[in-house]
Amino acid sequence: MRYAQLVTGPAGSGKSTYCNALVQHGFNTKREINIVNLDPAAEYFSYEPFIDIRNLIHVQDTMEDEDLQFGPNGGLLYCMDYLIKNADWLQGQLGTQEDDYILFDCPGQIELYTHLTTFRKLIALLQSWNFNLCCVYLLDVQFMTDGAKFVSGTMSALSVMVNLELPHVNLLTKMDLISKSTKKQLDRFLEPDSHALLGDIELNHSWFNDKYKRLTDAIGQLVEDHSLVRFLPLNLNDEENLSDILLTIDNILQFGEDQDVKTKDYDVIDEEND
Ligand SMILES: Nc1nc2c(ncn2[C@@H]2O[C@H](COP(=O)(O)OP(=O)(O)OP(=O)(O)O)[C@@H](O)[C@H]2O)c(=O)[nH]1
Ligand SMILES: [Mg+2]
Repeated sequence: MRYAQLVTGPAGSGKSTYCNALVQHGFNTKREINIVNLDPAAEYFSYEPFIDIRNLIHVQDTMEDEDLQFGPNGGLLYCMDYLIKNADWLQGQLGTQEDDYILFDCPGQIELYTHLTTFRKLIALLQSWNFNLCCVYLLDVQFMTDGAKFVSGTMSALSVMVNLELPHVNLLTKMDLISKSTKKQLDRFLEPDSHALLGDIELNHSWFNDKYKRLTDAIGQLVEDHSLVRFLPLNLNDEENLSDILLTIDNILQFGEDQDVKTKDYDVIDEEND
């Protein structure tokens, strides 16, 4: 088995920064984690990608090509389809190393995750190459700081979950940028089974016209009643926080469980021999 996180989220939500931080954390804890850059428009990296889609195709190629003449967004979608059509390239680059742990640093065009099929195809390919996958969806906490925004961010996470059908973890990034009082308010939203979210919409958004308010209430209630979406705060300056998040994702990926199973087998044999 091999293991991978698909690091997704809107433009600028902190995907590449998170990937880099995990690799550094891996370095500190003697654990090898590699990054695959899947963003054909990336220009600058704070990390050295293990594999880089830009060696296959660069978004600039699709914009300058006389026949294609794409703009940046159409060009990106073309590049992702090109990657799927040339999956052999990616398969060759990934090799067949057992127990590899990979972060796929994905592009920030949200439509790739919410309704297009390109990523579903990529996921099916990776699974056929023996990857256990987890989707990690990053959202900038600054867009989650009041009830209405929180519901909207929650819906975006939900639509990615429904479209990709993968085990899923939501992370709130840039926690260091919000004030203490905002953080307090956020804590109320993050607490399971609290009705803070609904209360907040009631109090602060009386200007909402009735119909929208009822809709937002209903969505908030649905998400809360069914525990559909949870967010974990990500704090890059806190090694313990990174370690907790990595452990949560490892458990979802069943990373390390094979080793446990092997040890358990030995235990059973030992007991039988006793
Ligand atoms: N203060 C702070 N800044 C952050 C954090 N994470 C990311 N940033 C900054 O936010 C900006 C965008 O971060 P990236 O990691 O490039 O975001 P991305 O999701 O990879 O962006 P795209 O690939 O363009 O979609 C950069 O200037 C980062 O330095 C964080 O936790 N705290
Ligand atoms: Mg990036």
